[in-house]
Amino acid sequence: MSARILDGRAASAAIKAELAERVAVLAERGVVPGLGTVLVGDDPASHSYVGGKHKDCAEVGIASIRRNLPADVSQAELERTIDELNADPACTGYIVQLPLPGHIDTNAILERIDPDKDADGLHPTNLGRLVLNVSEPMSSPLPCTPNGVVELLRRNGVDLAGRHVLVVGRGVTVGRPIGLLLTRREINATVTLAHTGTRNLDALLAQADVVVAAAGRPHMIGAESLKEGVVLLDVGVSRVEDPETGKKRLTGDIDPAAAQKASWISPNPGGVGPMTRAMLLLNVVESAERHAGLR
Ligand SMILES: Nc1nc2c(c(=O)[nH]1)N[C@@H](CN(C=O)c1ccc(C(=O)N[C@@H](CCC(=O)O)C(=O)O)cc1)CN2
Repeated sequence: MSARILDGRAASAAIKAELAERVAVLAERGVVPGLGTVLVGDDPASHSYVGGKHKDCAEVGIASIRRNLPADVSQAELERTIDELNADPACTGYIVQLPLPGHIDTNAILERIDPDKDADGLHPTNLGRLVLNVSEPMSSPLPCTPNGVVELLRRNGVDLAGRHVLVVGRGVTVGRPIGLLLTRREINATVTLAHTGTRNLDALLAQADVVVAAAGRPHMIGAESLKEGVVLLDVGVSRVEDPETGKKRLTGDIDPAAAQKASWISPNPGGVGPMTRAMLLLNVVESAERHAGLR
């Protein structure tokens, strides 16, 4: 079987073009959406992700507000920054780039974000609305990577109704929330969440129709355990040294050889990552639309 590609770069380009039109409608009403980012420390990957988010903003007409803080910032100083963004009318949505340094209480920071400005959809109020299955469209932001996975499949006509999805990894941004989205009635998948405490992962992989790999363990999923025709979504990202060049390169959780068993596969890079960024822009635009009374 030769797998078809779930092309996240193409889908995100289409979404950005759609959002640029919605931003133009807002501009006619004098509303400019603004994305704030809070970045702590010098981690090159985090700097690169945040830079990408602001580049996207410029492409669709969203204003950028950056708050970069040193790695040894105190909890109190970081909380002051959160309070400033909550109060800033130019900032219609913002994110705190994760992970935060170990001395910071991450949950306390995420809980301090105004839920109406929570562009990541990770505030307990918004995760709670996902649990409660609040169903009016666009009433609150959805977590970006899970929503990106759903949107990537939807735009490629891959239906999950009645299919068994195995999610590998229980992180806060993907593994834990994605099941809440995939089990909504309009999607109707059956979801199993596997993690480091799961016994016999191979048996679960062997009967999964769809695998969402979000463990951050390079090439942990190979062709041998998978069912013929499986849909593969490679979310995990690791930076590993290339033995030939000695340079670091991005590596996903799925061994590229697994494509021989798959009906669809998302490349990594170029799959779910660009969709995460596109869904962030969507949350910022929808938040501005809600503030402008358009939703
Ligand atoms: N506050 C948040 N922090 C983090 C999140 C998040 O959703 N919110 N997710 C990840 C990092 N992340 C977004 O912040 C992210 C990761 C990767 C990509 C992406 O587009 N990747 C590209 C490759 C990029 C490269 O070459 O380095 C791809 O997959 O094609 C976007 C966003 C952890 N932190």
